[in-house]
Amino acid sequence: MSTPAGTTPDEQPDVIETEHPDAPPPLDSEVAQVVAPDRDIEVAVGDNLVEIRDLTVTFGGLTALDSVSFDIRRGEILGLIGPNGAGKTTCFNAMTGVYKPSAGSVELEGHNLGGRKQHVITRLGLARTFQNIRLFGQMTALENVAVGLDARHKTSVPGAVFRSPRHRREEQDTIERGMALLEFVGIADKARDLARNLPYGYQRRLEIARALATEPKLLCLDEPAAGFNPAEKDELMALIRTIRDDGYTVLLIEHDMRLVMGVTDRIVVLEFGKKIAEGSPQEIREDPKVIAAYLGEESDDGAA
Ligand SMILES: Nc1ncnc2c1ncn2[C@@H]1O[C@H](COP(=O)(O)OP(=O)(O)OP(=O)(O)O)[C@@H](O)[C@H]1O
Repeated sequence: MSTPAGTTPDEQPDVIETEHPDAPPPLDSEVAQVVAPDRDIEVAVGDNLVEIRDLTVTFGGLTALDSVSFDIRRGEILGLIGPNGAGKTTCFNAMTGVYKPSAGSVELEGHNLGGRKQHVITRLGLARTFQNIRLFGQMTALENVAVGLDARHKTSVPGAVFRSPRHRREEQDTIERGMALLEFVGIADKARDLARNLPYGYQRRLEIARALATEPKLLCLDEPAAGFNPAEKDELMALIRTIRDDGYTVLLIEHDMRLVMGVTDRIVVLEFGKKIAEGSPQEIREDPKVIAAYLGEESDDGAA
């Protein structure tokens, strides 16, 4: 399980070293400990990977996201929570190119993502899963992951048609890395099964593997535990921690408070499109504004 995503077990490059050669020196261990307490700190965690400033999205007369600002720090699991309709998915969609922000900016390592095409945003290092699973049902699990891996390949069309040595190398690389990713998320035994025949929990894990295949700097998970039983939620928490510990940064929208409080390093809370709180799980749990925001929901789904 500890194999870095996208590598074979006997070829374990230092992922962070490779991806961020200009990363600043590590923070002092006390700060880093707060950002990622379970992580084996050997790289610069804690500096801002994403900076969201005054992000605003309007639909006709409705302001779904109202001048929201927060940072996502490298190496952390950041929870984005809030009652139904608070603007969480809208925020995700504005970050990932589904919606064009009406105002404000989202910067990933200095690149403004606002208004860019989704595939460009993926290439810049942001990958996501969806509330409603979106897999290619007629393709095998391995083929679904290969779709994400293929985005990184460089063979020309003639090279692919005539099966050039580079193309064959890339095909082999796809199979090895795809299998490593399926193993990483715990479903390697289902590699040859059609995605639509997989149990629900496996489909969710496959979505995560496919997102990881693009080698994202930020992985955004939109309610990954939806429809899970408590045991499956525990397994998912362990997987999200493993992903973080392997050097990824994670943004997590999730309704289940036990999961959110149990897995995140920090939390941002939205209500009616505005940010009402930001802090550690402990701070958020005790914040009167957050408690008040969730009181109305308690009778609906027990989220508070
Ligand atoms: N495409 C859209 N067109 C019009 N209104 C929208 C659209 N998407 C979202 N909204 C509205 O924007 C507000 C925020 O919705 P959003 O889905 O972002 O909230 P959420 O916090 O993700 O809610 P939930 O927890 O229920 O998924 C809601 O009032 C919603 O009805």
